[in-house]
Amino acid sequence: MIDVVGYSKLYGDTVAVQSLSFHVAPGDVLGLVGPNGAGKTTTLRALAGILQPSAGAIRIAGIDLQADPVAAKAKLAFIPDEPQLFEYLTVAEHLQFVARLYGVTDAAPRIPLLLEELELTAKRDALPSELSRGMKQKLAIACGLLHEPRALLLDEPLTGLDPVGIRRMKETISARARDGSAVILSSHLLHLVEELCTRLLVIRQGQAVAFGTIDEIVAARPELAGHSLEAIFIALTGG
Ligand SMILES: Nc1ncnc2c1ncn2[C@@H]1O[C@H](COP(=O)(O)OP(=O)(O)OP(=O)(O)O)[C@@H](O)[C@H]1O
Repeated sequence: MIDVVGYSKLYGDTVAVQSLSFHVAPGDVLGLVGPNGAGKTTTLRALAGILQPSAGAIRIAGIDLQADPVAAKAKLAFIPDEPQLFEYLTVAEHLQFVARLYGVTDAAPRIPLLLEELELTAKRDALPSELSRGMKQKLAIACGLLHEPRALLLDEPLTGLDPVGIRRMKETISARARDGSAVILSSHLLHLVEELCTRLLVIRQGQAVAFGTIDEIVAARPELAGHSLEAIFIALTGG
């Protein structure tokens, strides 16, 4: 579903990501973890088609992102850590607008369901300036889910959410994976990663240092057996 082969990104002389290759299958939730500056956001932005790779190829649902960006982007949703909203559209208008952009034909019955799922029903006529930080995040996620993306890319999806919102967001992410989407989430919250993710990609200074299930990662580094994910993360990233 998401295929990355030899992806590299340079900013001038800075190597942000170097020769990254991985695959995320339908139903998988890949946790993208690494210290500050490791290259997580750079990788997600490349997968979303926002950044041109310096080298390598990315395919979303079998479509080459560079060869056919519009078709590939129609299959994905990228939810950045800072929600990007339209100042003069209400909550409901955001969803109606996104439905038109993506050609969602059954938006009318689905919009109220998404608003309910993301606890935004009472705010359907509110403008972004009238929403809290967490509500803006939920609206950005609702907009991303409306066209039922096959690849879901989330950068720190729980930022600003309250405990109930966190629980519901975890369920929202798991439900999309159960429905067959391939999910990548980047987060520093290792307990979230441990709970939600089927596999991990640990990167450090733009390079993969581990990839697989936690069991597979530990099998490759037997001295880490029995340690917490936090201890494993610190050992792998040289913290
Ligand atoms: N627009 C840019 N111009 C130049 N260098 C950049 C740019 N964006 C990111 N970088 C550099 O690329 C590297 C990777 O940054 P990136 O934002 O991908 O890291 P990250 O893993 O998402 O970090 P964090 O956990 O702090 O969000 C860093 O060295 C960063 O300084």
